[in-house]
Amino acid sequence: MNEPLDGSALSQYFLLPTDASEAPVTGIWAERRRLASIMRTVIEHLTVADTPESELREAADTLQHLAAQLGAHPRRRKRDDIADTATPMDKHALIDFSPLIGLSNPISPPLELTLDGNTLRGRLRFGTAYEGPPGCAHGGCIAAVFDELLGYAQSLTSLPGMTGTLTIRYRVPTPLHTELHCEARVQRISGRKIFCVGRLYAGETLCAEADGVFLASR
Ligand SMILES: CCCCCCCCCCCCCC(=O)SCCNC(=O)CCNC(=O)[C@H](O)C(C)(C)COP(=O)(O)OP(=O)(O)OC[C@H]1O[C@@H](n2cnc3c(N)ncnc32)[C@H](O)[C@@H]1OP(=O)(O)O
Repeated sequence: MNEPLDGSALSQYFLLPTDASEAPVTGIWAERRRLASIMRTVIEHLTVADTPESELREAADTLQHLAAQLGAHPRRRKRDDIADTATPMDKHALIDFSPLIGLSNPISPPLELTLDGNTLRGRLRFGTAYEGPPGCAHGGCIAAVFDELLGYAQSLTSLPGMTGTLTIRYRVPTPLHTELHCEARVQRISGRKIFCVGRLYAGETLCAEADGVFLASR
């Protein structure tokens, strides 16, 4: 028996990426996402391109200037009870700056989520910056994807919690530069414990599986 996922408990606080009614993002959030996307591309080029030293120096100088420029602005007012990234009026922030799904966070692959009944589905592609064994995704990055995927699934129950235990079984190496798909569901809830399972595939190939136990707050 799978537990229902509907997200109503969370949607009052966050604009869920699984919410099909999400309005087109414009203005400051659109620019944040664009900047993050360009930074992702910079990271990819840094890790693969055979760039001459002089161009690397020039790029570093440009980015140093940019970092100083962005850092000159005051920090956004933070909503203490929720998150570093969240603000009182902004439903985008926590999700949009997530390290795994955040479109405004350049370190996210990003993992793209959709809700399909009681199954949470994800799609992503690991670039070179996520390489572990040659040509393959780093196991820690795969674990991070599962933590987000299972964590997000259990957040859509009426009883969201934190990861207690996450167990990954790496079946075969997960390729880089390949469209990957993954899925997660909440198997059962027992008291404060939420048991979740997930799988990651490259095409038809099962690359890794995960079991997670999440603990709802007291
Ligand atoms: C707010 C919502 C935000 C939503 C964001 C949108 C989605 C974002 C998605 C992001 C997702 C990212 C997600 C993240 O990254 S979450 C970040 C990673 N996780 C953490 O940092 C958690 C750190 N650990 C703790 O806070 C505590 O140890 C917890 C809360 C886990 C338990 O401490 P607590 O004091 O509460 O526990 P208890 O002693 O009363 O024991 C109670 C029961 O539980 C059993 N037990 C205990 N520990 C574990 C364990 N580790 N595994 C399995 N079982 C465990 C224990 O045997 C007992 O069972 P029983 O004897 O009753 O049978």
